[in-house]
Amino acid sequence: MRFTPDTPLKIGTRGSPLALAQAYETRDRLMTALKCGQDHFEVVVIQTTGDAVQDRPLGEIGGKGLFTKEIEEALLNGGIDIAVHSMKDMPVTFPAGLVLDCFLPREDERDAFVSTRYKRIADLPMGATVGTSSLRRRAQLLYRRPDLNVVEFRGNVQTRLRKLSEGVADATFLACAGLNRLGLSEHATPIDRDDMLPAIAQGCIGIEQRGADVEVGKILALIEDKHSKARLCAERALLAGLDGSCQTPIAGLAEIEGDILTLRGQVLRPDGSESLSDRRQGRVADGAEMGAAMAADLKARMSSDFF
Ligand SMILES: NCc1[nH]cc(CCC(=O)O)c1CC(=O)O
Repeated sequence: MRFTPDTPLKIGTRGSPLALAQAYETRDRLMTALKCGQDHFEVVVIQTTGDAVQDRPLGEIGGKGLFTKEIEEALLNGGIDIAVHSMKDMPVTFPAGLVLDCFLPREDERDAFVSTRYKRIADLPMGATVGTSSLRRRAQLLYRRPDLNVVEFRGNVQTRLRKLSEGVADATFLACAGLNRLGLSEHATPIDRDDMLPAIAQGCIGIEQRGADVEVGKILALIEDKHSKARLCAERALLAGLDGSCQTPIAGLAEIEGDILTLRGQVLRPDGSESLSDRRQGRVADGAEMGAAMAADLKARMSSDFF
């Protein structure tokens, strides 16, 4: 192996506490698989445009690529050997020369209701204020509860929890996965997927590499999770088929039992005035076709002014 304490495998990541936790989880899995020490790896923190701009809603500055551009550049120019991502934040297309097909065992994919005063959505009084920067969560909440006052809540997981404790909102919504990875699940109640369908790929860590780097490809194959891969394959085919952009509230979740994959999908108007859902089952191997077919059906049901 070309990776040694003198020439460690460089793991690129964003600098938020959650991103770092994901990078260290990846490093630890690689250490176990390769039976080598921590000194064979170096975690390289890369600041992205999305991290730098804190004062404007993300939708205004651009699409999902905001959190990945600088990291992918480092991968392409050899500054890092692999990049660790939250798959939820990844666009469906990515630069030529890069490959993203290694997925780790998935954390809890559900959303969590977080509040110091209430236990669940149904407990929120009329007109309560909820904070979220997610278009999907906003649309899903307003669809069920048009009375809620939804306010913009940006920043990393810790920042949002601080805003909540300062009383800026009565409740907020965060991914269970992030809270679990950070050990911050206090005051958090997981929400059933039937009440809030998660974002596509929520809870899943993906590892990107240079397609031409055969040695890294072999190393990553040691830690990949086949179940995660099959689920992501179906969910991301749905996303790709819907031309998902930051402006479109889309939810989707694939689950596997035995040889059967169940795929759920939902699209909403941003103001929550309309929601379209679909659910279908098929063979695990047909996940990508199911995702694409579901996207086509949902699109056909949406009126032209939907997005
Ligand atoms: N958009 C930010 C983001 N990207 C991934 C996660 C959580 C971890 C995950 O879904 O893997 C979060 C925070 C959140 O939604 O609570």
